[in-house]
Amino acid sequence: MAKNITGVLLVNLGTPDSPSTPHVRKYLREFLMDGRVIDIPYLLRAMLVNGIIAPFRAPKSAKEYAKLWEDRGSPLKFYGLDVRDMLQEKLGAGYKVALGMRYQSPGIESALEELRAANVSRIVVVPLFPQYASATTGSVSQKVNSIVNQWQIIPSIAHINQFMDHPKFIEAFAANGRSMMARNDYDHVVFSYHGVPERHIKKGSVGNQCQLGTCCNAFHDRNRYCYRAQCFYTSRLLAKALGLKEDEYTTTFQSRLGKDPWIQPYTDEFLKTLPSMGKKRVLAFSPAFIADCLETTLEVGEEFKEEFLEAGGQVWDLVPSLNDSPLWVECLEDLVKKA
Ligand SMILES: C=CC1=C(C)c2cc3[nH]c(cc4nc(cc5[nH]c(cc1n2)c(C)c5CCC(=O)O)C(CCC(=O)O)=C4C)c(C)c3C=C
Ligand SMILES: [Fe+2]
Ligand SMILES: [Fe+2]
Repeated sequence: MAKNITGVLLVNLGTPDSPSTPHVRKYLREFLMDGRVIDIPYLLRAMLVNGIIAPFRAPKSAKEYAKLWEDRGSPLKFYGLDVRDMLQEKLGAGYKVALGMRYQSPGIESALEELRAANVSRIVVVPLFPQYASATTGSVSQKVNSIVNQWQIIPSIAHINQFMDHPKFIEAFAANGRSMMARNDYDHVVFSYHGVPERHIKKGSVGNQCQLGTCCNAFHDRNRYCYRAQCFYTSRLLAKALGLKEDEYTTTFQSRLGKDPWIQPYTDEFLKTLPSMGKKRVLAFSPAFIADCLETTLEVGEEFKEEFLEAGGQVWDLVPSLNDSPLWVECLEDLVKKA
């Protein structure tokens, strides 16, 4: 009897091959030349990225990556490989799981080749971003389609494009938060998500309904792919799982790049207002990331902590990301089996 194997393609953003300046520059170039990330005309983007951002940012970012680097390399990559193996073990022989990075290595192309070599009958693509953004999930889907479109046989493909409300995703983060809360008293929780330029949200707004204000507090069929609304929704679910009241937590956005307005409130500005409101002990979550990376460990865990303490705060702790949490792997198993 013919054996049907389902291919599973896990895709994360990507990371430099090493924390050296040339590798970081190469990574930044590939990443920021993606028209879904910096959405301006090609020539302008090439001038901005190759002439300004990559040369000036690479040495600075390389120093940050060096602090993040472990014996096994970049956490985003080694946890990706661990989770790939754990998921393969759980799913068993009817599935072939591969990991690809949108930028740098291992690439999406080689991961798809692994699946093709295993003669998979269908592919489930799982971009490892809980909330949908054109710059991340959208870019992964576009890249996968562009590669597979060259194949003689195009298998059926299911794209998972968000899991920001999956009960096991929420519970895995809540469990990490609860173990911090059991050891320490906090007077406020900050859910800090990676930001995107406001323009990106406006471009994807159905019927131009998103005003980037309180409209994103409700979640419904017309804004189901609004990244900002999805982030607020994840926060509400996490707050419920943690038993937080509305005034005990805030959703904010970090990592802005350039001069254009990005979605607000900005984490770095908001955190400075907390001590004067009597909130000096903060627990921070980074629920837009499923593994520790530069944006969590260093930006939220170290830079924001320093700024918070300077502004009069006393405690700023970061909840570890999902990394190789068994509950997170169960979430992936469920997503794949239902796809
Ligand atoms: C969570 C999803 C992410 C969105 C949305 C996103 C958008 C986005 N990012 C940049 C610019 C940079 N991001 C950088 C790092 C980075 N970004 C994400 C995720 C999202 N980005 C991750 C997981 C990482 C960390 C990778 C790692 O190796 O640890 C960087 C590089 C780091 C630096 O130099 O500071 C840049 C630059 C833009 C412009 C953007 C726009 C939509
Ligand atoms: Fe980013
Ligand atoms: Fe919105």
